[in-house]
Parts: sequence; structure tokens; C-alpha cells
Amino acid sequence: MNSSILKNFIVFEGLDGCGKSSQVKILANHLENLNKKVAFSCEPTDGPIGRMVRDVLQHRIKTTPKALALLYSADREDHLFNAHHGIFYSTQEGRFEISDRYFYSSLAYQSVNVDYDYVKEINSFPSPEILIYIDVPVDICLKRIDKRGEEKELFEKKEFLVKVEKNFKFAIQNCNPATKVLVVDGTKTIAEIAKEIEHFIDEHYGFI
Ligand SMILES: Nc1ncnc2c1ncn2[C@@H]1O[C@H](COP(=O)(O)OP(=O)(O)O)[C@@H](O)[C@H]1O
Ligand SMILES: Cc1cn([C@H]2C[C@H](O)[C@@H](COP(=O)(O)OP(=O)(O)O)O2)c(=O)[nH]c1=O
Repeated sequence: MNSSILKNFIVFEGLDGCGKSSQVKILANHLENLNKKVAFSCEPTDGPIGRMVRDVLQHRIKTTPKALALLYSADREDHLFNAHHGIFYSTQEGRFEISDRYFYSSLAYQSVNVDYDYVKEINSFPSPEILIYIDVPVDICLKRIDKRGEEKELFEKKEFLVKVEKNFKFAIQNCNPATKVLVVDGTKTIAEIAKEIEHFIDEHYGFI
């Protein structure tokens, strides 16, 4: 169990297609406009371990649910602590780091097929200062995913995402109490959601 908080670390979570990557970019722009140093990234990352995860998601390689859980966790360790681009060091230099997904995704997705406590144990990482959950019903997410017109990834199925949604709610309710959580209604327009998030961030960091 890791109870530490990584200051200036902002995480977006939610189901596939909920609108995370759209909001990450808008918030990064907002912080830049306030002359803050900011960077954004995602998990799975674009690094070698993240690419291996994508190979599994896109059905190029097969492995076990437990091995996939370990790959996500290894990718996260590298995302945080890689000596060249680790976001842990970046936040220490005063930068805001925004991530599209973090360990809450492992708790929500991997624990569908792997024991929750095991997933928790292999994700003993610092908690973010801010967690933003974009709440969108499974059916709407699936419509948005369909609209992309790309081949479906491993977890993009209704029965699976219904379980993931339930696990997300549990993981958020039981998260580190020092993490500030915002749950936004992701069925609102992109602009409405962005405004709500900006207000929350500005108030938290005293930018207004
Ligand atoms: N609030 C919203 N209302 C309607 N469509 C949205 C909204 N947010 C995002 N979208 C659309 O849904 C799709 C998935 O959004 P995206 O930001 O890529 O989600 P994610 O990163 O969570 O998969 C995109 O086509 C995007 O334009
Ligand atoms: C970070 C992470 C993602 N995932 C899953 C969620 C997605 O189905 C998939 C890829 O994530 P992502 O690229 O964020 O998908 P999307 O843009 O559709 O939301 O990986 C996990 O199962 N565990 C994890 O720890």
C-alpha cells in the first residue's frame, strides 16, 4: 500500500470512449494559457512496454489476464520513474502532468478477471493529487467507439464494460482520501464538461 500523493499530477479516468483524451488536451491548453508548465501523456504509454500492451489489446499477441495486469503495472512503473521521461521527476520540476488513465483503470479492468487485491498489490504507486472521472453510461460509450470505425479492442464489449463501470465506482469510493476527486457527467457537451473541470482545477490550485 502506497499512501503518498504526487503533487501536480492530474489523472483522467473513465470507460473507453467517455471523452478522456478530448478533455486532457483542453485542460492542458487551459493550464498553458495560465502560463503553467504542463505536459500530458497516457497509459498504456507509447514506450516499449505500452506497445506490448497494445499488441495484446489489438489481438496481435495473446497472454493471460494476470500477465496483462503485470504488463500494465510495469508500463506504469516506467511511466512514473523512467530516468529520462518519468512523470514523477517532471512533477518535481514543477510541471503539471496530466495522464489519460492510471492505476484506477487497472483496478477497474484487470480485476474483472484477476483478484482485486492482487491487482491492488501490484499497483502500489503514488496517488495523483487530482482524479477526474468522466461518467458516461456504457451504451453511449459503445456508440462513440462504433463511430470511430476502428476494429474493436479487447475490452470494448458491453458485458465487460458493465463490470468495469461497477469496479471503477468501487475503486473511486475507496481511493486515497487525500486525492481530490471530481466526477463529471460526461453526457454533457465537450465545452460544458471542460468548463466544469477548469473551474474545479482553478479553485483547487487557487488560480481564481
Ligand atoms: N462530451 C461529449 N459528447 C459527445 N461526444 C464526445 C464527447 N466527448 C468526446 N466525444 C467524442 O467521443 C469520441 C471518444 O472521445 P475521446 O476523447 O477519444 O474518448 P476516450 O479518450 O475516453 O476514448 C470522439 O469521437 C469524441 O469526439
Ligand atoms: C491503463 C489501463 C488501460 N486499460 C485498458 C482500457 C482500454 O480498454 C485500453 C486502452 O486504453 P485507452 O487507449 O485509454 O482506450 P480508450 O481511448 O478507448 O479509452 O486499455 C486497462 O485495462 N488497464 C489499465 O491499467
